[in-house]
Amino acid sequence: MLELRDLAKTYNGRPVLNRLSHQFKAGEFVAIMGESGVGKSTLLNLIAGLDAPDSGDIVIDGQPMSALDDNAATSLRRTRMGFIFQAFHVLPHLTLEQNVALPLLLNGQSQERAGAMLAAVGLGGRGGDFPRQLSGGEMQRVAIARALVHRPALVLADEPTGNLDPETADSILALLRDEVKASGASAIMVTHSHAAAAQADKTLILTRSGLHFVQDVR
Ligand SMILES: Nc1ncnc2c1ncn2[C@@H]1O[C@H](COP(=O)(O)OP(=O)(O)OP(=O)(O)O)[C@@H](O)[C@H]1O
Repeated sequence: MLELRDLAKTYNGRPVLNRLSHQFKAGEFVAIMGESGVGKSTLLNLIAGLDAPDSGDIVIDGQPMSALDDNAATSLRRTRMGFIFQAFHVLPHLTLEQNVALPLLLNGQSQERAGAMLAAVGLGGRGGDFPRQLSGGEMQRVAIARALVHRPALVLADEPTGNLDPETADSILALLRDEVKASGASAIMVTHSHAAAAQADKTLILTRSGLHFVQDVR
């Protein structure tokens, strides 16, 4: 469902991703680990369309993104992907329900599912609250609800529990895993946390030479 073909990205003359190729399987929850600065967030940003590769392609459902114009690529990502990124944090001036409904609104879909999604992440009845009334863990639950509300085929998460205490992080990750599995989506999660990676079906390590499968990184 997602394929990276010879993906290359250089910043200021310094290669970060060097002809990276990989095929992700549908329905799989993959963790990506690797040392700091190796390009994990860069890779996720390229898949999310927040940045463009220098060369190579990202193929989604057989469709090379390079063959699409900006509008078509944005539309495909908006309908097919869900994001749990700091860059798309919960918006402070919208209620929780409005935050969760945002992908539905952008896709012109009925916003009905937003309330059910909030309930699914344990925040039923709090749809009228504003983000400032939430704890960090609750905020991440809203982000998970928003990432999944429009039933995306692919969920991208960048350190989804980076700033949470270990117990809250565990429960958030279990929730993410359950929701991803219940919806049949694929997920790619970048993390430094072995405990977080343990919630994934498998872990890939990003190195200068590419993405490598490891049996057990714990
Ligand atoms: N917008 C940018 N402009 C210039 N350099 C960048 C930019 N984004 C990333 N880089 C550089 O690319 C390299 C990879 O960064 P990236 O954030 O992808 O690494 P990472 O593996 O996610 O690291 P970490 O685990 O520390 O978050 C780093 O050397 C970083 O300084």
